[in-house]
Amino acid sequence: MPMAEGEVMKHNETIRQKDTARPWEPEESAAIELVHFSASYGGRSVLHDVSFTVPRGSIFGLLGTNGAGKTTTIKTLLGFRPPQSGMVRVLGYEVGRQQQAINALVGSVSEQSSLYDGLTVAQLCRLSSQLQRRWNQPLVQRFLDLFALPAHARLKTFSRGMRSQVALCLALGHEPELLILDEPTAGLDPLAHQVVLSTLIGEVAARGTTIFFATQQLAEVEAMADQVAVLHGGRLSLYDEVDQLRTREQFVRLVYAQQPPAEEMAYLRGLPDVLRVEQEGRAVRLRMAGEAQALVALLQARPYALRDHEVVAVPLAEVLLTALRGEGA
Ligand SMILES: Nc1ncnc2c1ncn2[C@@H]1O[C@H](COP(=O)(O)OP(=O)(O)OP(=O)(O)O)[C@@H](O)[C@H]1O
Repeated sequence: MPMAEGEVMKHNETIRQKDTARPWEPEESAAIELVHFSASYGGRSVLHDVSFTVPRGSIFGLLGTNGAGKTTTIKTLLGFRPPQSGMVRVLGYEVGRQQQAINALVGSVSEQSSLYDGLTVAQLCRLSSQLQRRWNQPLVQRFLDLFALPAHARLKTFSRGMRSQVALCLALGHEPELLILDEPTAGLDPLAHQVVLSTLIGEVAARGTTIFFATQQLAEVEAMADQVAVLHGGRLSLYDEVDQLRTREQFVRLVYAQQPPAEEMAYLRGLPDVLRVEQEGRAVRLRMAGEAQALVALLQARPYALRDHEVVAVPLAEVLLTALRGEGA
């Protein structure tokens, strides 16, 4: 039975409330929250119990090897796939259930970005502006100019890298609170790569937009990310602040007066913060978590004379590689 006018208004109001009511006030909420999130395709589990939070205003990198589950995570955030279990919130809204509200606040460049080959950039801008509630054409033009993209050329004349730049410009047109990018620099030459990264950092993030990007590139995480999550085989193998990771682990090179006996090597391997021990004659190389000075003092008090020691931070790239291999904390 059709609803009366008053009922329709009440019904619409209920839908609107359901669609836009956020569990928190926006300023209090994280940009993205995954809590015990799992995903599968046709019964095959591909993401297992993944939890992380993307703070508002940050740049967050999701790093993983081929097939690790990055695109599946992004498809879930964009509402293309429901989570199999767990909870996924974007800007305080639940994905799937409140997707319209999310879509109005999120810009994205991913496999789902459909670009119309026969249209010029200018025509695409007009079309996109009609599909969005708000549109900042001067801003889009500014980004098009930064990438030196010709407004009146048809998309079919563009390279893959140029297309992804157009997609990025269009994703920024409605001034999203959150930008979700699946491998934003795939197919870009080194110069274009540099322009995209510096634009994302210096222009987009600087405006307060949260950026969540999936990548296979260690250098991209090093250059851009405030936080990183690493996926290995669908599980989280690392999740931390990038600055913490730069100092989190140390290589300690110990030089003993004489080759240390097996008993000393076993002692070193048994120390709680020691992750790896390699011996070569009188020299021993440790990889350890945390600060090294207390450990060195402990070893200096042992019966085996230490001639020398040297401490250097494990490079961030090495920490990330370890996590990519699934050996992270
Ligand atoms: N449509 C699909 N049907 C079945 N399995 C899929 C589908 N899409 C992805 N998968 C599987 O899910 C797992 C995760 O894939 P996903 O595309 O999320 O990984 P990814 O980290 O983005 O990889 P890449 O870096 O290679 O793009 C892989 O094992 C993949 O084979």
